[in-house]
Amino acid sequence: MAMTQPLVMALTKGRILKETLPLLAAAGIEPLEDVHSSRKLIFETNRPDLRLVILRGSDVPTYVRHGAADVGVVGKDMLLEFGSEGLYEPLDLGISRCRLMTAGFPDAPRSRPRLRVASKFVNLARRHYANKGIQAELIKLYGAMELAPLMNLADEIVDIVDTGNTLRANGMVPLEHIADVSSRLVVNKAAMRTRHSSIDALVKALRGAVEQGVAA
Ligand SMILES: Nc1ncnc2c1ncn2[C@@H]1O[C@H](COP(=O)(O)OP(=O)(O)OP(=O)(O)O)[C@@H](O)[C@H]1O
Ligand SMILES: O=P(O)(O)OC[C@H]1O[C@H](OP(=O)(O)OP(=O)(O)O)[C@H](O)[C@@H]1O
Repeated sequence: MAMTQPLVMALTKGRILKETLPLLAAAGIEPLEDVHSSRKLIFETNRPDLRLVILRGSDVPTYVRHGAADVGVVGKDMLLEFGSEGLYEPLDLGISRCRLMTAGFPDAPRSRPRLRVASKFVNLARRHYANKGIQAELIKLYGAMELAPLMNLADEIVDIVDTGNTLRANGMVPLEHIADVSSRLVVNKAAMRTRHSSIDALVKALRGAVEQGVAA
């Protein structure tokens, strides 16, 4: 009989990865090599039925949606920006908590007919301003959003806020709360049917790790 393919789990590199590994360990899953020091992108684990791939957060929903990965760990901000089509979101992992906010200079007048907003989250930002009935021109950036108002590229930004230190250091303040963010386990909808028992066991093991407060 042919061997079943291992489940593929797509992890978000960077700060989410650091907080995901202890949850995986508590769920009995350990990569066979050090994921931080290796240049590899695919990692075998102590479980022959589970393989890890390590991606940018913005690519995780794409891999899982297309079934190239069966499950993934990704920030809610990425799901709000790129959509959850084709994905189930069965578990809030409670890690990498932060907020999506609009931000700008305190007391800046909204004097232009169209507010200029810089963000890497242009889709969710456009929805936010449209819901408030504010005409906004979205300017796509890939990082250092805080620079845009300082250089008069934009009037406001939409960005992640945690401690508020980055905004403060650049003379800005958080303005409107858009959404609370934490990392989520996502599952390809077709895989949830075809590989139900393995995925269900994985979700339960990770839920146990979250409930134990491993990441706290
Ligand atoms: N300051 C923060 N505190 C807590 N969580 C955060 C913070 N900033 C980002 N996150 C979460 O971590 C995820 C990855 O953020 P990080 O800053 O590591 O990636 P990035 O380098 O900006 O991503 P990319 O390279 O894909 O643009 C975000 O999608 C968000 O869910
Ligand atoms: O409110 P704070 O605690 O200051 O956190 C917010 C900052 O964190 C993130 O940047 P990150 O530290 O990941 O830097 P990078 O996106 O430039 O890598 C985000 O893009 C904000 O700039």
